[in-house]
Amino acid sequence: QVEDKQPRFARSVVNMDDLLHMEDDLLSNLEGFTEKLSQKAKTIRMGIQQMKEQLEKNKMQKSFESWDLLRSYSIIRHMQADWLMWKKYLETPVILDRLNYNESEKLKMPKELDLLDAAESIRRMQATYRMISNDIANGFLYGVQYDSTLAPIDCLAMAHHLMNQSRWTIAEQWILAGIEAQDRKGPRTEMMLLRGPSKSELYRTLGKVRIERRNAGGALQAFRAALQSSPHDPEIFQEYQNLKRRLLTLSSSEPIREEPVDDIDEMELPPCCSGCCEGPRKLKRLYCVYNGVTAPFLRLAPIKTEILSIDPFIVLLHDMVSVEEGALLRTFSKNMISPSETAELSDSEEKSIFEFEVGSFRTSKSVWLDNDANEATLKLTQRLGDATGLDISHSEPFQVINYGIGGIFESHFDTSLQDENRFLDGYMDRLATTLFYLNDVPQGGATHFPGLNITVFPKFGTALFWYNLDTKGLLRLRTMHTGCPVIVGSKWVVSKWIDDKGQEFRRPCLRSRQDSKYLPSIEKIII
Ligand SMILES: O=C(O)CCC(=O)C(=O)O
Ligand SMILES: [Fe+2]
Repeated sequence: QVEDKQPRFARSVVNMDDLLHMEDDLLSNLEGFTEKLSQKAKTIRMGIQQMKEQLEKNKMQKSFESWDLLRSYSIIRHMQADWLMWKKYLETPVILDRLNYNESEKLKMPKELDLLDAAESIRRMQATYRMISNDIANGFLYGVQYDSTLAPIDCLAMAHHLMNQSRWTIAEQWILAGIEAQDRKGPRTEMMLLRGPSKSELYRTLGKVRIERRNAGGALQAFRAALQSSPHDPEIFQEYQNLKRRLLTLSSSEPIREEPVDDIDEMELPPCCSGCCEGPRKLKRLYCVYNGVTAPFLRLAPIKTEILSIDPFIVLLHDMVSVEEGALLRTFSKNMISPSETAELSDSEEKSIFEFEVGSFRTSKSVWLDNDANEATLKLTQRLGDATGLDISHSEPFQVINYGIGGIFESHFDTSLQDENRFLDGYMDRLATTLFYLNDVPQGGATHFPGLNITVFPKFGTALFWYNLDTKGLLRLRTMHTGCPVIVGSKWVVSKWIDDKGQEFRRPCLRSRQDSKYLPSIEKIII
């Protein structure tokens, strides 16, 4: 519950400005602190100077016999009182105004949970696009070189995150990337020395991971390297000795602890998010039509419609959002957006009850907007009704969604009912889904249908529309889809789910798909 109230910085880009402002603020505060420190050092230096001069003067006196009373009095007074004063002055700390954050500021800082979110995002992105840790650390992301890199400390933090999940293989890759990053970075700055990691810390962690991987020789080698850079560290020495002793008893047949499978193996994140997979794609050719038939207005302004699949029916509707509408939707939502929740079916004997929670299934931020929330939602409602021939008054509100870097929506169906309950009274489900893309994503972030091998990369103003239910009103399993990890930039989407109830005359059940040309709704564009 407490976690739900957190800003969850890694789950969107909308709070990144807040972080930068906070950092700015903290730095000015720290700067103020260093000024006070220098002022204090200056005062001390001046004191030293004066006392030295006085000392020299006193030393110049030929003999103590000739000292006058005043001189000896002032020396005694000085040494009795002034040094007490100095002691007090030196012991009084220079106060740093706000680094002992007060409670409200503490709430605003990223938490361990945020770091965990960010590390999980990288892990999933890496697994989905099969990236190598060292490439990521070097800013080489899926074939494109960027000018940002990860520091050794960032790599080590990734490794620790993976070690906590017993993902030893990939953890080792990250430690090696950290070692390489450290070798690459010329002379070490004070800052690096202060926060680490030291070379020995990196090698020691490498040793530990290699033990878990039952790579005894590799582990010994790593500990030796750790000892070489910190020869006097008793802990490392002890660990090295323990390992040597253990090697005598460690048989190679000792089972390796199993590592958790990657999400991609379970299709939570399919391996074809890159859009480069070979696979069964029924519609090889591109079909484009000008839809001028689902609303009278379209005779004047037909909608460019690209058919991606006929069964299930999936189309791309072009030029559905103007630049002004896109900007309005984004700015309107920015301040209201909060971590997205997904409905989890809770076990109740009586009835299925959905509970909403922020999980790792969907890492984005979102907000619901009614059809009449603003000029843009009004226009989109009208245009979507025209483009699909469906009755948009029977639909859920719009949902504006922003995915940050690494943001995902694991493979899922948008529907919630079992097929046997579809036609019961009082039950309703999502007949169709529309995703309006509000920006081009520089890399990654596709909407992918694993069962169809269709990958749609976000393009500003385009809307992806599909029917979840077929013309008999049953769920099409191949409408399962995924929001793939964003590699670079962020992804803005507006979704609109259209109800099955209320469309009975627009999209009635059909005996055969051939009859779809008689439908008043969008499937009639199939010739
Ligand atoms: O963001 C995407 O590409 C998918 C979004 C989605 O599946 C949904 O909102 O239901
Ligand atoms: Fe979905």
